[in-house]
Amino acid sequence: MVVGQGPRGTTASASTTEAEPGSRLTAVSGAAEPTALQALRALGSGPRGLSEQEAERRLTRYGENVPPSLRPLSWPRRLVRGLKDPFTAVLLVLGLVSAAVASWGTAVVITVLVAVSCLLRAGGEMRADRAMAGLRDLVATTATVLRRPEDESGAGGAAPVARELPVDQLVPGDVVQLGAGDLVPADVRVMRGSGLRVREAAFTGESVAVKKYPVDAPHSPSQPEGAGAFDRPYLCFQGSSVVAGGGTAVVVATGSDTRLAAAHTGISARAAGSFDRLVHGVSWILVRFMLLTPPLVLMANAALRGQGLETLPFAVAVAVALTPEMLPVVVTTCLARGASLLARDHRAIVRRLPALHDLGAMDVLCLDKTGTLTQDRPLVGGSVDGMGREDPEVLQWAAVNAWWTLQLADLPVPDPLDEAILAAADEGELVTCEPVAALPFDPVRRLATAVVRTPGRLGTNTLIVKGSIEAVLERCVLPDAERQRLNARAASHAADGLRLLAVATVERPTGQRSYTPADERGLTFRGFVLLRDAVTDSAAAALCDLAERGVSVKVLTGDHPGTAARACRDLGFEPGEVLTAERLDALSEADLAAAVSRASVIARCTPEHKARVVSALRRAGHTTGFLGDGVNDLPALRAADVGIGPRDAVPVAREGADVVLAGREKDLTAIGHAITTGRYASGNIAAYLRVTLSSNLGNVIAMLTAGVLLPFLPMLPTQVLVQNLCFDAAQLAFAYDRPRPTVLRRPTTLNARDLLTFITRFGVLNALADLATFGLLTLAVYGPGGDDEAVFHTGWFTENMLTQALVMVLLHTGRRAAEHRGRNRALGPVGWAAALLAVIGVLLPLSPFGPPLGMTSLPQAYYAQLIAVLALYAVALTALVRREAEHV
Ligand SMILES: Nc1ncnc2c1ncn2[C@@H]1O[C@H](COP(=O)(O)OP(=O)(O)OP(=O)(O)O)[C@@H](O)[C@H]1O
Repeated sequence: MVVGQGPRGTTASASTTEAEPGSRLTAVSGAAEPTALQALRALGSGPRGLSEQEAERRLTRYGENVPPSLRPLSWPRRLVRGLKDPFTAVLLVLGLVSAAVASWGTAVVITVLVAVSCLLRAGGEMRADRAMAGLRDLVATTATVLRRPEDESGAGGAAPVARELPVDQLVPGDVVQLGAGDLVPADVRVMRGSGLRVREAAFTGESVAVKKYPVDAPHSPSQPEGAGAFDRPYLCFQGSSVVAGGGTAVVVATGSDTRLAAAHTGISARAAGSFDRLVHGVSWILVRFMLLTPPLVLMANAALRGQGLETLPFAVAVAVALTPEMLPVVVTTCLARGASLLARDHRAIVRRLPALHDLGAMDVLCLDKTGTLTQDRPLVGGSVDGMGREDPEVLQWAAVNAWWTLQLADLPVPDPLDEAILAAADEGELVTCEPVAALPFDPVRRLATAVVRTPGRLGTNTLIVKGSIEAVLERCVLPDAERQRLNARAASHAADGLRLLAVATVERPTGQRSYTPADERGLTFRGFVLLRDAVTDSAAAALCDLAERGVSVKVLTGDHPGTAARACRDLGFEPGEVLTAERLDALSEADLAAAVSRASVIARCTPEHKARVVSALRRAGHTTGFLGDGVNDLPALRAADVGIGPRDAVPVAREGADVVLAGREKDLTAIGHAITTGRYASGNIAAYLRVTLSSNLGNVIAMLTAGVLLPFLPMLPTQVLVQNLCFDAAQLAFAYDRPRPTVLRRPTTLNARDLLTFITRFGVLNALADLATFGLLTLAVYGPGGDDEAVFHTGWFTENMLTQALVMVLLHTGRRAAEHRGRNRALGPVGWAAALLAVIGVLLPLSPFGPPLGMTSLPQAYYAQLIAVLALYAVALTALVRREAEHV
């Protein structure tokens, strides 16, 4: 029996009761596709799902339902991945070049450097991944699955029970229920559905949700022969999200057999965030420098001294000296440490490490209103007709709509507006209506419709439509003037802070078999339901806190502009002129960016509008966050540099978020803590980059200049590399340091261009100190007629280590001290690492390791002169630091 064709287009036949995974989706072309029942049988399952025992057996056989991209990497694979890092790749090339010219010392030191940085990086990443996996488990996503408990005979014949199961425990043949806000947990075939609409943007790039429904016998007219897997309305794929409606479906493929695994993209693929851009920018600047340095050194030596390839080891060592080998380790450690502190102290879970940096850099945070600024526990305040008179019948119509749209859904999703309406209505009367069909709420239509038999009349059905004012009024048969009057009345209620739903009805003859949104027309307006929604306790404090931290807030809501403006005012947040999303549609990309940068509140947003606004803000140069909890927030969460979701967000919003606020109560002040932690991490990363790059650049300039002026190499290649290794190791302290207070007050933006200006300025100063020492050594110690190169090399090695220690202290701890104006003199991890570096710089030449490295002891007088040079350098550096701090 042909079972079908997998998403990757493989056909397979199954003669057993259960086919192989990956072969379960129906054929795209050719042989007849199985009917729904045949597909269930081929999977060895049934409408009542699998027994617990059978599910366990399948879990052992097929493994957990985790896409390969999320599985932990083994040690060897991690090490290999470390080698792909651009710095490591350049180092390896330099190592190979050294080996090729038989410069074994340089080649060995470079190999050690690469091995140490790969090991440290793999170890750091592994620790970070373990911590992240633990954190992710705290907010794991579940699916509603039908399983049959075993009966006494152990046959699993008992009635099925619907229960929540972690998504990774699903197996082929499981029967799952889908509801709005769910993530499709595996590749599934829909068996039953009502108004089911799924967004497959992760695969197709198409942001508009597509309809999904069961097809008993494929190749029906609605399902053209030869269509691709995504055109099959009865197939839903892991990683898609349910935006409306619900259904029951059978799992046809899990784990590595899913389309998500085959596509290697999906839910984790997203546009590069601010962090990725920074790392990419910095890496490529450095890689270019590194590749350019050896040929330059070779050419200079050839031109000035007629030397050839014998200067290659030195040229290679100079390029290596420029490399921040520890960059990946320091960055990963800073972020992982921040993420675990945030989880421990403030119960905010970072699900994607770079997002922590982006939180620190975020300067605009977009929020939805409902459920974030307001409590989303509305209370009905009354219902009125078009003339503003109290009319309980309007509420009753709305309640019948709410009741049957919920009852007819496979997996009813609690909707706060519907719950409020049902709580206020007379329940006894609801069930007396006989249901026919329902079109569940979706945030694009902004409508929900229930069809019931018209009470007391045979032969007609009544469509009860409730939804946003604009969406309902435009479907009502009304003169324009009346429509305007009703809109104005609604606006005045909204300005009082009320949320409004409009209700309308229409009668249709029975006999129509199915209903679609096209039937929501020619309506008779019935009235408004008025609801009150209190603001969240912590929202006012959180908004104030965000403003103090230099983060501007924008509210993007699907609600009425009047209601949104009033909620903002109640929170002490001046909304200014409220834009409606409709107005954005007419704007060009440039005008859109300007308009959304100015506006503080944008109302009547569809999910796509929210994403468009976020993308426009990013294009305008803002690092943009989005905080939302609903199914209408998913595209924006994914479009933002950093998506934030509260713990009680619908599963798709939680899965789409990079940071989940997992505290028990909806506490928005947790965002402030998350931002602080992000700024800590990104502040430390920025300090590390500044210190290490300006110091490396200074050394390289000095070495190149000295190399040209001296008749011998200013430092031996191995000495350059040892010094580099010590300095790099000391840099790890940045992952554990406290950044300066100004870092916490403003978004920590660091772009590659600013960084380049900074490192050039400080690098040149560093080079000047090095060259002063060079003069000192030449004139005083080595002497004009001197011939002991070892003294020169040692003197310069010690000076370099001491200036690097000074740079660490003054560019980092020193900046903090400058801001503290003398307070808080504690050394901190960076201070201690710098002290250790200085001690090594002085003692290494005197130790037993000195002679093998070509070093010797220095004359006493040199130390006194060196102190003078260092003191001058410290004064100049402090002045430059002060000047820079004043400009920040
Ligand atoms: N269950 C429902 N039935 C009918 N209409 C609804 C229902 N829920 C919401 N609406 C209408 O649709 C509008 C948009 O809803 P949506 O869920 O997109 O955003 P919201 O909850 O108002 O705001 P936010 O975007 O801030 O979360 C609501 O303002 C309301 O008028």
